[in-house]
Amino acid sequence: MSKEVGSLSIHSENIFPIIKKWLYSDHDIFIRELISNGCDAITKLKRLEGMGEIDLKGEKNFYVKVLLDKEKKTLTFLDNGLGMTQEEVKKYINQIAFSGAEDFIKKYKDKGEQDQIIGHFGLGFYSAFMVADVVEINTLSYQEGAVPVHWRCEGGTEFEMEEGTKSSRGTEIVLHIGEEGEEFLEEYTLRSVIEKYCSFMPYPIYLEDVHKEPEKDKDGNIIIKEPEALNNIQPLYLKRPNECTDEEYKEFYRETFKDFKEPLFWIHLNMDYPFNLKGILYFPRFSPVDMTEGQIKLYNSQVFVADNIKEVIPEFLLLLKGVIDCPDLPLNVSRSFLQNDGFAKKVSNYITKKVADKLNALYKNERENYEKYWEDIGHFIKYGILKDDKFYERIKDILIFKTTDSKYVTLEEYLERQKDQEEKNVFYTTDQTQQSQYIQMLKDNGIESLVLTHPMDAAFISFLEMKNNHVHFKRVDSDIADLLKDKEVQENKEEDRKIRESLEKLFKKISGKKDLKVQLENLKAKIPAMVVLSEDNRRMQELMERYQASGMENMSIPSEETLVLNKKHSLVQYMIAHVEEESELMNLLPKQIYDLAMLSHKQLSPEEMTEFIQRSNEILEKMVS
Ligand SMILES: Nc1ncnc2c1ncn2[C@@H]1O[C@H](COP(=O)(O)OP(=O)(O)OP(=O)(O)O)[C@@H](O)[C@H]1O
Repeated sequence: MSKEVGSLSIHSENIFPIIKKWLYSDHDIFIRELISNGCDAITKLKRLEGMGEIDLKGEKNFYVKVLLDKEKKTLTFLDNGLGMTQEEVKKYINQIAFSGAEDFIKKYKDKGEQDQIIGHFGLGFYSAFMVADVVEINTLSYQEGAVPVHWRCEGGTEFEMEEGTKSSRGTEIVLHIGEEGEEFLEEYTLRSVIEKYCSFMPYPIYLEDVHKEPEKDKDGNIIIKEPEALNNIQPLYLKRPNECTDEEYKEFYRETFKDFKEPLFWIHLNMDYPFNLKGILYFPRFSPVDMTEGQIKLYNSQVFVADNIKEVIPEFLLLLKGVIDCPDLPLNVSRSFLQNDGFAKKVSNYITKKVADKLNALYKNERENYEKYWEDIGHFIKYGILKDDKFYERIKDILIFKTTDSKYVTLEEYLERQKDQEEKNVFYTTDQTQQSQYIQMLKDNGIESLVLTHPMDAAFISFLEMKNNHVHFKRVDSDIADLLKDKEVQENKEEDRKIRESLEKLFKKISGKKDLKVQLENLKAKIPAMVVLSEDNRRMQELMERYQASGMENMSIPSEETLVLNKKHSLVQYMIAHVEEESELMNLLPKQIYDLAMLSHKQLSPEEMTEFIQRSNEILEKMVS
């Protein structure tokens, strides 16, 4: 066979249904496409005036109107932009995927700015057929002596075009809504879709129900109302940060997110080079009742693209609320495309850097406020650290931890006292009430504990240990006996060994735990006993519990529990003296000591608690009798 070279041909009858059905995943997008075509038409007209090609004679009232006619089942998109000549309809509408916007930009590229024009692919208009059986265009170009054009298409590959009747400049697209689009004949639905996609578009957008009875006053006179635009044509993020007041930022937040709790603070993003990006990111107040996710709305030249696009906005920032407008991103955002897109990654890195910069500035210049915000932003920062190593590197020095005295310290500040030691211990509590005894004992020894009660803290601690391998986090009830030892008391190792063995036998029997270890120490604390755990073993157990909760098979790990008895305490001394004895007191005392030690360590089971209360009453009765 001889070699052949040629161009591929497209069979329009087959490709058209594909465009209609699968071009966009959401049907409501036709509203965005037609309104943004209207806005583009106005922008182009103004641009032509700016370039001295036409004179609009001071005309200022530009708009896009959406007219709803339920009786005729039509939706009309009307604009007073530049309109189209017959030639232009032929070129831009009849040729699918030929964009007049691209053509316009190319034609005038040396004469002015290129941004602001939204259209790109030359496909958006055809999204009308996702909901309409028939689409008509009535248009009149701005050009001198232009003839109005009427165009009609029934959704196949045939169209009709003739001279029209439109007498004012601009374009009217009439959609005869079919069965698939009936929901869009409801004013409420239309309004919410326009608000979703078009709330920051650059020209006023009006919605009118042509059959709506006008409002009348009590004398039956029609109340004339100024039509109200559904959009904000000058969203705050477009202004320069130094021109915005705090009140304006708060109001923009309330209006955009319908959240009436004030945000904590915000970051105004404003970048022109190497890419164009504007936006505002708000740090919302954290409410444990209202755990709703944040919301980051992505726009392209003031046209809404989608919420929470993970490829552009780092996942951990999705806990924030904000608006980001990036005209350089393609409007038809396909996520799989963005995933591998270097540009999307650059945008994402820039946003992460800006957030880290803001947090660093707050820490340096307003530490008091930063500490105040920590309750609200701490979980977000921890999540960010776990998700993004670069973010960790940027903010590792400004991570703060709440102490049991409600103060805040950095890891460096906490470890300051241990600076000469090779191994550094960070004590923390996961439950300030339950673990209060341990916290107090450490405090009596001059050791402060950090409060780490969030479910995410387990992972956070492990992460910090991995990054700082000389630092070890230890829960307050971990093996702390060494720290609390009274080193001044002389020890008799051999004698202690024997006593310890007999006490261990006794407590193993009482607790029913054959793995229980007993340690005999001279403690500085005024308690008879405490239970301590191996930190690693406890973490392992908790990990297994989490695995099991997520449906994995049972892999229980035996607990490494140690009962530390304080040799200096009179009750322990009594037990030591009577350990071999079978008396009423020796039946009650060790059990009570064991339960009390357990009680300040964790909750007793219902049976253990019942037994403990009964025994306590018995002891009290004995004291009285
Ligand atoms: N309301 C309008 N007024 C004037 N020209 C219009 C209007 N609507 C569409 N056009 C012309 O038809 C062209 C094709 O429109 P279409 O919506 O299909 O594509 P686009 O806007 O260029 O790109 P995209 O597919 O990204 O929306 C436009 O570029 C424009 O030249």
